[in-house]
Amino acid sequence: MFNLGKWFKKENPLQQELITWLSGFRSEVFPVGIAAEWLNDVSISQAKLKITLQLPFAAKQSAPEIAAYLNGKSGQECEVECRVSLPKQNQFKDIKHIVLIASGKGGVGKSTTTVNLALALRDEGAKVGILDADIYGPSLPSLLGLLDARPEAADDKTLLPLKKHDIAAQSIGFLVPAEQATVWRGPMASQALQQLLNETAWGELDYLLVDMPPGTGDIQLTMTQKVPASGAVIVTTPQDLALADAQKGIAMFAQVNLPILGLIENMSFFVCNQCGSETAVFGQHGGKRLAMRHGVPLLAEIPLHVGIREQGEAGSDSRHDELAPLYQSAARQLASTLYYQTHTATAVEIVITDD
Ligand SMILES: Nc1ncnc2c1ncn2[C@@H]1O[C@H](COP(=O)(O)OP(=O)(O)OP(=O)(O)O)[C@@H](O)[C@H]1O
Repeated sequence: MFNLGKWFKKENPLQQELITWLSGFRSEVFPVGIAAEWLNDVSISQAKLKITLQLPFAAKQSAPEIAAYLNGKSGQECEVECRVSLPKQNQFKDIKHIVLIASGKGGVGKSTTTVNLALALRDEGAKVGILDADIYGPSLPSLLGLLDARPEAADDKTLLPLKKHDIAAQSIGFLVPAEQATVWRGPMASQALQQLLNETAWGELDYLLVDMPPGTGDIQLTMTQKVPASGAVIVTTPQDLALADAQKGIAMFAQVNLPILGLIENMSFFVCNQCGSETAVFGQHGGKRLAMRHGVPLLAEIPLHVGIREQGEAGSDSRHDELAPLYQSAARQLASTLYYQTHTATAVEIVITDD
């Protein structure tokens, strides 16, 4: 039978061992382990050791992986619950991180990826918003099933964001007819972005994803400079043309010293729903090579999948079983990178000896 009482005797070193095991856990999301201060609670329920962790970034769904690791280490049955609470740090108003989602080339699935990343961050325990800054082709209203919705005024200066699937959303598409925005020139477009950001009562958000207009020209550069972002994610397809444009995107963000948090390769391959075979319609591993060349993480390789188009058309938040884990893993990596980018306190102990 389990002898769980031993965990809670003060003099028993097992409690300390739990902390040691957690600090030794390694994954892409926890590159330097799980810190002792994130251990929130330890209790026993139905002969199981229950551990609650309070994580400083959105990675709630890491719980089963951590539980399996602790099972192996302890030989006891362990259950892990992860809660998420980002440290106080306001990048802009009550928003903790603003992340630009960009693509060099149009039509690569940037808006679809933005919405799926937002849903995944929500499922990882974060408060999330999306700002659709794709002034020339706002697709957020349709991707969230909010085509006829209009934001309400919070007061005479600010608008309330719309809410769908527990995500706060603002888009030029809610405010201006599409044909009107498409004729805007650069300064008007970047001013519209600033206004949407400043004059929306976002409330408290952990992550605000900004769906940028495609391209790497002056408009995108000016927009990038006007938004207090923590970093950018670049979406590409494996086609040479898209990759060449994605490379221009990397260069553009480097020019303004904005960290690239990762690359997402969309439409990486097509899976036949009859025989299950994979076809690399647009070429193979281009995203991986580009990511390696620039030393940025490849957050995901998302297949060309009919479920993605159907989900987008329905404005739904239910993702196909095959696809959800890909977006979840990308979201956890993104959240982790943002955390370690601002908390780089990997203590290095220097010991001076007489030898
Ligand atoms: N992985 C995928 N599998 C199947 N269809 C996809 C996938 N990704 C995107 N799509 C579809 O491709 C079309 C274009 O996607 P989306 O609007 O997200 O691209 P975009 O890069 O934001 O475009 P734009 O440059 O015009 O802003 C949509 O119909 C979308 O449903």
